Amino acid sequence: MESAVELDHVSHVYVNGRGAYPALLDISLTVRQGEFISLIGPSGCGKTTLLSLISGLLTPTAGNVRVFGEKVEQGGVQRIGYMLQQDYLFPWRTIGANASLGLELLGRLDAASQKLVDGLMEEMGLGGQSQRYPHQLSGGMRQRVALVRTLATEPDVLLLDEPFSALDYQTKLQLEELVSGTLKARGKTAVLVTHDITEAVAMSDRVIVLQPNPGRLLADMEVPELIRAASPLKARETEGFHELFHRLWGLFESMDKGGGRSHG
Ligand SMILES: Nc1ncnc2c1ncn2[C@@H]1O[C@H](COP(=O)(O)OP(=O)(O)OP(=O)(O)O)[C@@H](O)[C@H]1O
Repeated sequence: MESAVELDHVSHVYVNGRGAYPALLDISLTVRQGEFISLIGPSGCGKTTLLSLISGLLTPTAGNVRVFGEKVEQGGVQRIGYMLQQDYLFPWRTIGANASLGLELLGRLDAASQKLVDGLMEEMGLGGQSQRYPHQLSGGMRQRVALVRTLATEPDVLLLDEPFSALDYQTKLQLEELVSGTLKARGKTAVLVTHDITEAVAMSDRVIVLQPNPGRLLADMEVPELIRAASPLKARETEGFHELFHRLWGLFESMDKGGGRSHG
C-alpha cells in the first residue's frame, strides 16, 4: 500500500531568545494510505510538534517529511486537513457559512462543492440547521460543523489534535464513532494526538508512543485486527482491548519511573 506520510530521521529543535530546545529526535515513521494512527505520550513529548511538521507549519531541523511522496515545504500541503480541540468557528457566521469557509478561502466554493457541504451537513446530523449560529449549538454539534469544514476541502490526510478532549464523555464517544466511521468510509489517512489511551486503542490501526526529553519513539504497536474491525464503542468490549491498554499504560509507568516525564 502507498505510504501517505513518511518521516525520515526527523528532528526538531525550537530556538528562541532563551536558547535551543530539542523537541523531537530522530523520528522515522511511515503512515500507510488509509491507516489511522494515534500518537500518545506524556505532556511535552512532541506530539503537536510532530503534527506541525507533517502539515508544514514547521520545518524540521533535520530529516525529511513527505506526504504522498512530496516533500513538505513551509506553508503546508493542500492534501492535509486539521481538526483541533477548539472548533474555531466564527461566531458571526451561520454554521452553514462556517462549514463552507475552508472551500471559500481556497477559492473553490461553487455549486458542486456547496452540494458536497450540504451532503456532509446531513451526514453529520446537521441537516436543516445551516442558518443557526455557533452559540446556539452544543460543543459536540460545533465539532461536527468543524468536521464538515475540514472534510469539505477533501483532504487525503487528517491531523486530529485532541479533537474530543473538551467534550463530555457521552458526546466524546458519539463523536469518536462518527469520525471513525466517516474517515473509514472515505479511506482517509488520519493521525490522532490524544492523552486518552482508551481512545487511541479504540480508534486506531496503530498506536505510537513517544517519550519526552527529547521526544523519541518508544513503541509502535499494531492494534489487533478484531479491535480494528469494531467501531470505537464496540472496540472497548472486544477481546484483547484491555490487554493492549495495560501494555501501553505500563509504558507510561516505566517513563514515570525513569523520571522521563516532563510537563511542557
Ligand atoms: N515555540 C516553542 N518554543 C520552544 N519550545 C517549544 C515551543 N513549542 C513547544 N515547545 C516545547 O517542545 C516540547 C514539545 O511540545 P509539544 O507541544 O509538541 O508537546 P506535546 O506532546 O504536544 O504536549 P502536550 O501533550 O502537553 O500538548 C515541549 O517541551 C514544549 O515546551
